[in-house]
Amino acid sequence: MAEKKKVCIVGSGNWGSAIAKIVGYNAARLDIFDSRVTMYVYEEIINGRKLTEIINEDHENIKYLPGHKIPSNVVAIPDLVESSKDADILIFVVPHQFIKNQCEALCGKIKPTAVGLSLIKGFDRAEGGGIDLISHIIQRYLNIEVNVLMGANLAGEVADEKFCETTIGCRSKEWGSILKNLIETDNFKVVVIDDVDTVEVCGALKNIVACGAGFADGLGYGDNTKSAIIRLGLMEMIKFAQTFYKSSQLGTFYESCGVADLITTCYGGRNRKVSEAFVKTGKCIEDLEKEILNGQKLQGPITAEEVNHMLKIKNMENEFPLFTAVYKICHGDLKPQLFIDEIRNHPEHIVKFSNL
Ligand SMILES: NC(=O)C1=CN([C@@H]2O[C@H](COP(=O)(O)OP(=O)(O)OC[C@H]3O[C@@H](n4cnc5c(N)ncnc54)[C@H](O)[C@@H]3O)[C@@H](O)[C@H]2O)C=CC1
Ligand SMILES: O=C(CO)COP(=O)(O)O
Repeated sequence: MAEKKKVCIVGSGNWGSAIAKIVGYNAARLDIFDSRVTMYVYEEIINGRKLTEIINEDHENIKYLPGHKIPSNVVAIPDLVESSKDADILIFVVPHQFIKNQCEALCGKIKPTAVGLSLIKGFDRAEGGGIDLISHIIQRYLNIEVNVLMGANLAGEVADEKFCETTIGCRSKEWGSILKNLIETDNFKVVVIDDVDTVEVCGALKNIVACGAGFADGLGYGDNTKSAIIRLGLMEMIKFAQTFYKSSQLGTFYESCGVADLITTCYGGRNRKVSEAFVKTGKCIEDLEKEILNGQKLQGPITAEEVNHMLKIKNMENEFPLFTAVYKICHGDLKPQLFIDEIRNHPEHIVKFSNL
């Protein structure tokens, strides 16, 4: 009999803890997985106790996902290498600003046959200039296959077991079905596709659009405006994918990682919420992140900066007015009150007759 696959979750924030609930449940009931799931926890002291102790004794991440039990077969470990060294499947789910440091620490310390699944939404700077997808960065540091999971998945709702869907972008059929088994439940349905990069591009870019939706909410615009932002944002996402990831398929945008995640984040996400408060209070984004999110991290403003870095290099800022306006507002170069003016004459607003 083949050896049972060991799973490690690298990360224990809001989404990391919600996915631990699912992975712990599936690992305990499915024969192909070792029932003991390790979870790397960035240690902190909460009410005088270590977070790892709280998770291992009370089976709850009281800081990042309060009110939800994490299965007792999920073991919290504060040492990154210790938690990951025996794993056959590494699930990466940390805010993207921390992934490079963690990859450096893991380099040469994991099983060479391990396979990764990245749930991380964002980009980072590429070494030779431009930007890179997080899964590519992990792949390069650790020299393992890295697949991705992105979808309309607000962590709290997933943890509440409210029905939703997700998309796994997978590089091989064999791993596609193993990862589907590991992740799927009756209330968390998985579609596996092979357009891996586009799945990840969708997950990263929608956070920029969500900031735009939040600015519009803060400025008092209504649902029609928000729909326009979602649509223009979607068109920029597609254009970005088709420009920089040539094999990108349009159909991927119809999966949960595409339109669905865009909608859910523009209505219910943290990026939207903090961006709305940014307009209403005039406080800076870093302060609001601390004030509103209690240690959780925003991805939208940093992603807007990374994407802008790429667009500037390519002299393409004008072709992506929504992404560019969100970046400028987050960066303090544009007043949020001018946001709608920046997208009023969008390149999408043209006569679109077919040739027939
Ligand atoms: N929360 C959500 O609803 C969803 C989040 N995601 C994505 O999942 C990824 C992870 O997000 P969350 O789990 O929500 O994290 P989070 O936003 O809850 O971030 C907090 C986590 O960061 C850790 N942390 C703080 N400082 C650190 C440091 N210096 N080094 C290492 N770790 C540190 C904390 O210990 C905690 O585990 C992000 O890319 C996010 O976009 C994807 C889908 C849903
Ligand atoms: O990615 C998410 C939902 O799919 C969460 O978005 P926020 O980070 O804006 O909360």
